[in-house]
Amino acid sequence: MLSVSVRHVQGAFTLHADLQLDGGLVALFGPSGSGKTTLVNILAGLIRPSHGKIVFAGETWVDTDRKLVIPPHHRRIGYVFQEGRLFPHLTVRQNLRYGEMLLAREARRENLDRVVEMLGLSALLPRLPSALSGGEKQRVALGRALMASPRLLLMDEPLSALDDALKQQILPYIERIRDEVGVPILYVSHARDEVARLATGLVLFEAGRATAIGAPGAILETVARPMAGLPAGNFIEGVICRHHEDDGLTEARSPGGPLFLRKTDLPEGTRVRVFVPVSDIVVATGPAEGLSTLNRMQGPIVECSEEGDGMRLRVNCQGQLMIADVTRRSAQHLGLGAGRQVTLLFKTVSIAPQGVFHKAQGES
Ligand SMILES: Nc1ncnc2c1ncn2[C@@H]1O[C@H](COP(=O)(O)OP(=O)(O)OP(=O)(O)O)[C@@H](O)[C@H]1O
Repeated sequence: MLSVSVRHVQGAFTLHADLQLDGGLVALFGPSGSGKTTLVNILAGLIRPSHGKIVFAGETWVDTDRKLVIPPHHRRIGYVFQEGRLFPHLTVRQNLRYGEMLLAREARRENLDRVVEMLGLSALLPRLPSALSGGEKQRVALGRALMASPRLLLMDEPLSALDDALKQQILPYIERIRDEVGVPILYVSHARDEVARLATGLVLFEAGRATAIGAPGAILETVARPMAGLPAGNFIEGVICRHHEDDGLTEARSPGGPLFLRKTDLPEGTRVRVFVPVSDIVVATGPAEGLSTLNRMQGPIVECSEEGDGMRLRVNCQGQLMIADVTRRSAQHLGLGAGRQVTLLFKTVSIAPQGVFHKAQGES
């Protein structure tokens, strides 16, 4: 659907982007300065790449060899920025209408009532942006982008200016857009939890290059290298199978064995992805008896490598790849190395409630 092959030089930085993306919500994920915004601006037509070609749904947007560049308004892209950038003198209703005003009538596919309902905007319609909270402004910005009936939605860190509580309120709206609107979304973020929750596909960007493309769980799991400000951690896939009302636990089935979470409201059968920080995992080589930790996964170490002052283990727990860190002393004392069978233990409370994510529809 979207095929990108561009080089772009800006100052000392060079972007090399070679990507093929299909539908769903694809996260462009990576540290600050890796080139995510530059790529999005190239797609939006705000930056003309030094060299290359971009084709969307069979239509060539850029071909520098042929000196062809389609202007932004002919690409039919919705763009949501970090801060809403609403028109301050227009009401919410007028801001939303603005999105479609620029479109020829026959190109209008979106309907104001649907967008207002989907994003919970009805009470806000008569207000000016100055009377909206940061989260409300972002919801209106999402609505305005949708009202332009875009063929591609670009979202550049749309939640990064909001505090955690507001983020949690807006994430379900982005999930609805992803699941109900059917427009491909390219979503820039360096927030791991956001990406894990929203993305159906992921492109890892580092120093101007895509270094991994694929399923978010697998990439996030294996991106254990310390990246600017990101904790290393494990994403475990599971399905909610039981609520233990008596002791306040929810149980999920995962490839590595049962997973105990703090009680959630998620119905049985819900597919979840759970985040467990590497720093919260204890490694045992023998029977681990008399411990309070409920979560245990077993398997052989497949790789043991130096990581900072310590050692990083990759363990294959019945197909669930898990990463754990130990000190060199422990590694030596326990004789840890490839092939050694170990048990990984982590407490239910290591899985923060905000670390339990629904999986996207259609995500494998
Ligand atoms: N106009 C410019 N001229 C020269 N260098 C630039 C220009 N704009 C951005 N850069 C540099 O290009 C690199 C990529 O920037 P970009 O904004 O694309 O990164 P990013 O991954 O989106 O970062 P962040 O997550 O912090 O927004 C950075 O090193 C930045 O300093």
